[in-house]
Parts: sequence; C-alpha cells; structure tokens
Amino acid sequence: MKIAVVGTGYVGLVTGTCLAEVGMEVTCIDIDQKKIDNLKQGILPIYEPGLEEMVLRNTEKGRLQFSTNLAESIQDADVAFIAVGTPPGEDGSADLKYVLGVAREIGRNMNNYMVVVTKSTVPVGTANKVRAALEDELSARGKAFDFDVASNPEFLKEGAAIEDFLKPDRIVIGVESEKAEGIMSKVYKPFLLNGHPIIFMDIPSAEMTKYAANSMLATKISFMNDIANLCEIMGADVNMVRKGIGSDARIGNKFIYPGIGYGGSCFPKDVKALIKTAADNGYQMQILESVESVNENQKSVLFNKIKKHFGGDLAGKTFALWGLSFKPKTDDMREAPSLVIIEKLLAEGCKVKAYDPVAMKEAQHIIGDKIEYANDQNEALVDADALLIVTEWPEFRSPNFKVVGKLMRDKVIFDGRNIYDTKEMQDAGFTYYGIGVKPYYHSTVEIA
Ligand SMILES: NC(=O)c1ccc[n+]([C@@H]2O[C@H](COP(=O)([O-])OP(=O)(O)OC[C@H]3O[C@@H](n4cnc5c(N)ncnc54)[C@H](O)[C@@H]3O)[C@@H](O)[C@H]2O)c1
Ligand SMILES: O=c1ccn([C@@H]2O[C@H](COP(=O)(O)OP(=O)(O)O[C@H]3O[C@H](CO)[C@@H](O)[C@H](O)[C@H]3O)[C@@H](O)[C@H]2O)c(=O)[nH]1
Repeated sequence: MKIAVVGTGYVGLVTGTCLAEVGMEVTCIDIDQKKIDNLKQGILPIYEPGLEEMVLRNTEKGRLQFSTNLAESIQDADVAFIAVGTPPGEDGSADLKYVLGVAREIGRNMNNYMVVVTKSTVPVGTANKVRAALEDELSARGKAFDFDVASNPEFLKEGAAIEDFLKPDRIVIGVESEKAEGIMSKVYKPFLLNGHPIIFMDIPSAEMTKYAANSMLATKISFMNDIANLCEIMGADVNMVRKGIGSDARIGNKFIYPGIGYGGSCFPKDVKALIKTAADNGYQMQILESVESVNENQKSVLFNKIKKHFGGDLAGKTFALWGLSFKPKTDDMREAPSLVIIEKLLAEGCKVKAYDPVAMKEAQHIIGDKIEYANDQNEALVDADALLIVTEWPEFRSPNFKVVGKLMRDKVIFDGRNIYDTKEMQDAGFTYYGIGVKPYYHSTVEIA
C-alpha cells in the first residue's frame, strides 16, 4: 500500500514509521524544511524510545521517505493521514487551521481516489469540514474525483509510542463507505495479529471517542489527586488507598497515581476542547470543569509544601529539580508541571538547578538561562536546600541517598511523584514530603 502522512510530529512520525515497518510504502510530509532535511539524514526532531533505529532501518530499506512536497507525495497514495497539530485556541476550542489547510492542499493536488484520514485529535464535525475543503478545491479545479474521508484517532502515549502503535489495545476508525472500511482494514491488518480489535463506527462517534478517552483518563487522575489531598488531611495514605481501590476490576489499577497534575500536549488541551464543544452546543461538562480546576491547583501542591516547610520565606534558597519533561521517556515540555513550579520558585527569588535525562535542550528553549542546568543528577544537588522530584525517570528511583544527603545543604525531599518510601527516607535522615502519603509509613510504590 502507498501511504502519505502529513505532519512529522510525535503522531505523524510514529505512524509513518510503524506503517513502513510492516512493509508499506510511506512518505512523511512536513512544511518544516529543516525537520525534513534532518530526517533525511536520520536526525529526529523528537526523543521517543526506539524510534530513531526504526526510522533508520526503514529509510535504508527505501520504504520510508521524507518530503516537503505534498503535491508529489500524495500521487497514487491509497491513504493520506492528516497528523498535524490541533492546538488550543484562546477560547479553549481546537484550532483546525492546520488540519483544514492540509485538506485544502490535498484537494488542490490529488489525482486519484484516496481515503483522507484525520489522525489528529479533532472535534465532532471536523471530517465534514475536511470533506467540504476537499470538494471545494476539486471543484475549483473542475475535477470530480471520488474520495472518502475517515477518522482514525490516535491513542499512543509519548515515551511508549512505538509499543502503543504496534500493539494497540484497539484501533478506532470512523468511516462512511464500505470501500474506505476495506482499505483501512488492509492498513491495520498487520497490527492485529495478536487479536486486538479494529472498532469500525460512524465518523462523529470516532471523533468523540478520542476526547472521551482522554477526558476519562484525566478524570481518573484529578479524582486521585483530590483523594490524595484529602488523605493528607485525614491521616490516610494514598498509596494504600490506591492499591485498595485499584484491585477492584471495575475500577482498575491504571492511571490512578496522584502527583503534581497531568501535563503534556493532550490532556490539558483535549479536556478544554471538550468543555468548549459542549458549551458551544448548549451543554455544560460539569465533571470536566472540576477535573480542570483540580489539575490547576495540583500543580501548586508541591510549591505550597515547600513554602510551608521553609516558613514562608524562600528568597535566596536553592532547589535541585530532578525531571523537567511532563512525563518520563520524552523530551516533551508542553504543559509540563515543572514549568509552573519553576516559575513560582523564581518569583520567590530562589535559585533552581535542574537535571533531566533528555528534556534539558527543549527546556532551555522555553525557560532560557533563568535556571541552571546540571550535567547530571548529583551535580544538581550541590548546596541545595531541598530536592524536588518532578518527573519519575527510572534513574531517579534508587539513588545513593548517602551521596545525595552529603551533596545537599539540607536533607529535604519534596517528591511530586511518590517514588520513595516515607519510612526509608526518614530512617535515612531526610525530611520527606510526598503527595497524600503518611509520614513514617512503609508505602513503597510500584510505578505505573
Ligand atoms: N503527541 C501525542 O502523544 C499525541 C497522541 C495522540 C494524538 N495526538 C494528536 O495528534 C495531532 C498531532 O500531534 P503531535 O504531538 O504529533 O504534533 P506536533 O506539533 O509534534 O507535530 C505536528 C507537525 O505538523 C507539521 N505541520 C503543520 N502544518 C503542516 C502542513 N500544512 N503541512 C505539513 N506539515 C505540517 C508541523 O511542522 C509539525 O512537525 C494533534 O491533534 C494531537 O492532539 C497527539
Ligand atoms: O496515573 C497517572 C497517569 C498519568 N499521569 C500524568 O498524566 C499525564 C499524561 O500522561 P500519559 O497519558 O502517560 O501521556 P500522554 O503521552 O499525554 O498520553 C495521553 O495523551 C495522548 C494524546 O492524546 C493519548 O494518545 C494517550 O492515550 C494518553 O494516555 C502526565 O503528566 C502524567 O504524569 C498522572 O498524573 N497519573
């Protein structure tokens, strides 16, 4: 099959590469000339475990190509995936200008039947707008090709994107013709050998499924953050409560880890967009409004603990920060809780020394030289008044605490991800604060 993927970000690049991996002939297209030049040389725009090797392998085999020329790349394609960004507009709605811009460009250049698939996260009704844009451009050219639109939302998680794409829990596809259903079945057949289903449905339901999935996951997290905060007040331990409820199969043990709020390029924007879609249509998403406000508050929880511990005055204090990215195994800094914490500490006149295994370059683009970037996790600790755990990278989970304590000015840890055992920390002479965990209590966590 011949596939065109428009947009070579986290979703487009992973989609294109994984489709090439199973033997398809794929061209990944982007308007960013530098990105494409780099990709042609095997230099990736993002960090995603395993992706670089896979890109190189498939490029060498000639199955994966990169181009800025959409017109040329979509000729004879069976399927064109649109995988460009849908950032939040000022009012929270998803901005569709990139998606519809690409649809128009496809319409201006297509010369054969194809299925035009939105892989970007888009609100209900977008496929109709994509179809209208294609028809408009075709009629402006005086052409009347047959084509189909489809919705195929993507569910990959950053840091585990390849695994998620190759072994999906499910593939959701919204179609409106048997022909499109047949072609999309062929595209995904290679991924279904281990029995995971393709769920075909109508297009609006597919579009809504993506927002409902992300909103449900964000709801679980905000709910647990609320429970964690209450545990602290009431003298319960949220790790125990999490295990207690997570063993009920109806609740499940995934995505119920409290922390310093969800971040990333998806949950914050998708929750906002669904609230806006509802409001535009005369409905109020009351649960999601609370999910959002709990999340906003949660980003300040660690800072509030710090302020309380130091008696309100933080001026001149030095904080070591382990982790900058919004989650481990990615360099993505979009909506990272670290940004909120850093801003608050800097506003109080503190010095911040940060270390992240892969996100420091990206962080530097955003934060600049307002903070110090350490060469390794221990260097960040030198003369620190406290250590803040912001992202639960595996290498932070079991440091040599004797060394940690010696390097720091004061043995205080604020753990925004609950990766340490409170009792072990206190036995090692640290003052330890987690999120909703009980002081001097064995509540060792297994990480999600
Ligand atoms: N990041 C994720 O984990 C994830 C997961 C599932 C779904 N999504 C959704 O997928 C979509 C893409 O997200 P992303 O994180 O990959 O975005 P991204 O910002 O990383 O990448 C988007 C790419 O599209 C390119 N682009 C923009 N306009 C273009 C045009 N006219 N022609 C060609 N290329 C163009 C940009 O240069 C950029 O490289 C969004 O709707 C997002 O919500 C993202
Ligand atoms: O129990 C948990 C699980 C996650 N998080 C936080 O939630 C955010 C999102 O994490 P995760 O979902 O693992 O990463 P994303 O790459 O943002 O993936 C989400 O967003 C993607 C884009 O839409 C979807 O495709 C994925 O299915 C969906 O999980 C991060 O800040 C995590 O720290 C928690 O606080 N507690």
